[in-house]
Amino acid sequence: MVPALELRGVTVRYGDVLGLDEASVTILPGRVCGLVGMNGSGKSTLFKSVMGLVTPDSGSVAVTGLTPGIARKRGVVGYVPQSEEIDAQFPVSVADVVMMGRYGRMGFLRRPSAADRAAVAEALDRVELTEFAQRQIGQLSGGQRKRAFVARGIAQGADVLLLDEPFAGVDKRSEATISRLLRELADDGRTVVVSTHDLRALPALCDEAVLLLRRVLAHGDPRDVLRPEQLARAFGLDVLAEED
Ligand SMILES: Nc1ncnc2c1ncn2[C@@H]1O[C@H](COP(=O)(O)OP(=O)(O)OP(=O)(O)O)[C@@H](O)[C@H]1O
Repeated sequence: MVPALELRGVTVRYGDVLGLDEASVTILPGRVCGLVGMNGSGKSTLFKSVMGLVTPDSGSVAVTGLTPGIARKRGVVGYVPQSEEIDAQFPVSVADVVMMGRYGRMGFLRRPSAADRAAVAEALDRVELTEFAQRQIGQLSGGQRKRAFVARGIAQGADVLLLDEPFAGVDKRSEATISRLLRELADDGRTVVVSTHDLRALPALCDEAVLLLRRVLAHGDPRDVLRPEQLARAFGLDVLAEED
């Protein structure tokens, strides 16, 4: 089986700052994987390297066996970022935002086909935003807006979906809707990688977890990965353990 994601010894430097340090991780299709680590541990850098938005100084990244750049161009990988302040200011409707997920499939003129419209309607339905389809994106709550961006990823039909903190600052309904959706997507054979600070929710949400501190400290069953001694290493509470 071709892995959905395969990072081998990925190191990313921003000048003198290390974003990722020989990070290696393989994730198979149909899994929900939680990405856990303190601020600055490299979660966003890992996502950006999978999207081809940063180029590793060394190591390799493959997305369903493709290079990140090709995977992104083909719409194989989708990214739901932490926040999209700019989009929130744009005078675009919720349906327009979700339609952006279809742009990669459209011709130069970006004229939506019946199939594009159907995909948008289905994605809106799945995130329970059908009634808000024509509302301006800036007039949604934070949780609803997040669901709109998740819908854009669904409409895109990406095999690998990366979600950066989808639960940060969202209401209970959005949290429940997004959690249910991630499971449905994995059941459809897609792969979901989700960064989150909500450690309590991880075992119910994820099939596996990756604990990151610029390198991969642990990867496996969420209950094993989130053992107190592992968390102490990842969150810098035990300096000695980090130096091994
Ligand atoms: N564009 C950049 N220029 C310089 N340093 C950067 C840049 N982006 C990230 N870094 C640094 O790389 C390291 C990893 O950052 P990254 O944003 O990947 O962490 P993160 O785990 O996503 O953090 P958070 O939980 O706060 O979002 C940090 O030390 C950060 O300061």
